[in-house]
Amino acid sequence: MGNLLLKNGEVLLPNGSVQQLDIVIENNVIMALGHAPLNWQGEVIDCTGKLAIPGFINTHTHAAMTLFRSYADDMLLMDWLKKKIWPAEAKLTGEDVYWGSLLAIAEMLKSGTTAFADMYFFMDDVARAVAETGIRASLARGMAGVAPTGEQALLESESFYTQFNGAADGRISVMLGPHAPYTCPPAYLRKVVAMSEKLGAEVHIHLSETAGEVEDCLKEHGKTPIALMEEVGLLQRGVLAAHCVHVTPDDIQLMAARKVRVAHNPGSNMKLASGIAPVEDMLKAGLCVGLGTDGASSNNNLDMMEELRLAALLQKVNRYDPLVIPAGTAIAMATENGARCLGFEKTGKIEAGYRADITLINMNEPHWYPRHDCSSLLVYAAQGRDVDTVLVDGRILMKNRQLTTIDEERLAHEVQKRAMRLVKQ
Ligand SMILES: CSC[C@H]1O[C@@H](n2cnc3c(O)ncnc32)[C@H](O)[C@@H]1O
Ligand SMILES: [Zn+2]
Repeated sequence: MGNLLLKNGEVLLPNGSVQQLDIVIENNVIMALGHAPLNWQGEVIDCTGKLAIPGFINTHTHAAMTLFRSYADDMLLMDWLKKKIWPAEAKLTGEDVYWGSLLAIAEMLKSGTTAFADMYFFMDDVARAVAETGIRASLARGMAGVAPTGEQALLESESFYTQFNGAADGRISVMLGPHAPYTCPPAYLRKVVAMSEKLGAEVHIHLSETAGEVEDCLKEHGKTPIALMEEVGLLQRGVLAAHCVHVTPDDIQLMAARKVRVAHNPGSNMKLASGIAPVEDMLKAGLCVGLGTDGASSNNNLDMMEELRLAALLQKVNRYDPLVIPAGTAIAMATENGARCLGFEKTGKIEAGYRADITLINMNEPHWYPRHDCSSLLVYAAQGRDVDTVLVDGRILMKNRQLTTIDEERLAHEVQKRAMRLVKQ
């Protein structure tokens, strides 16, 4: 990878301050912040009027569900899954998932996301989309513990892990993806734990998303979903838990003790009317909480800029307290916490020695003036469309809003055709 100089930009630093600095990138990595070397040999991007931030990290999505955007709205989670989504997903092919994932990646790059965590089917095809486009991802083959496909899913997860963990020059990592406690009974989850021990793989799972899930779990197992995961040995395996909306104070203590990382998805939780996660309590307990969009059929976009704002606003109105989740906390959740959630080392910050996963934001639109506080502007005023240029591992994946690795015209044609076939009765 060539050398690249990001010159004259405003840079959002890990301590939340913004300074005008040049960013020197060599071999995928941020080598230095400061003034450009006078004898610089390499490409230069003039970043005047741009804010450089660490690329957003979307900690929970189902990328190919872009194919079901606007297909099933205004429903509760279980109705949405059972009546609309699962029947349509039964018709998916690997090529559908490839094109749906490509659409998701295009949308994520265009709104400043440089890495995402995915749980879905046909994961070889998701990995192909990730490898081709240059984005970074943590991928999990979704598993439901019903016979006979549950056993098949376990086998596929193992071979997917063996083949793809560390693939695409290290941009792909792999987790195991049991869907949820209500689709994976304890005996099945114990098999997932055993596989996780054998492979050294961590686990990505939906937990405590709705009040109904927790009620059913208490009735069936006498325990909350979090306590049940502890009993089957899952929490000890390194867990990325999506949602955690209906967690008790005891659940939070247990999650903190087991260092569970949480993917908070405010947009999806609001749209499916699932509830409001106790984010402040989880952060206070020392949990690592990142931000996610969930799939594009329950959000209905993959714009982390929107998720930042929702995360901050939802917690404030819930507690009648404007001090809850200030702008800096929301940004940290979408960047450095996200990197920790997915186990991506040396990403999530603009700092010497970190990977060059950087988003450049155009600050020349009216809503970026006056500039009292760039963090405030980013959370409370910015839009996904302000993203101008995106780098992953120092490679330019979008410049002046033109994607460099994706043909958007062909993409639009393919996804429209495939989405129509999938929902035809
Ligand atoms: C087994 S692959 C993933 C599986 O999860 C479904 N899904 C999408 N969004 C949610 C959500 O918010 N809660 C639970 N399950 C969800 C998706 O449709 C796939 O079937
Ligand atoms: Zn989900």
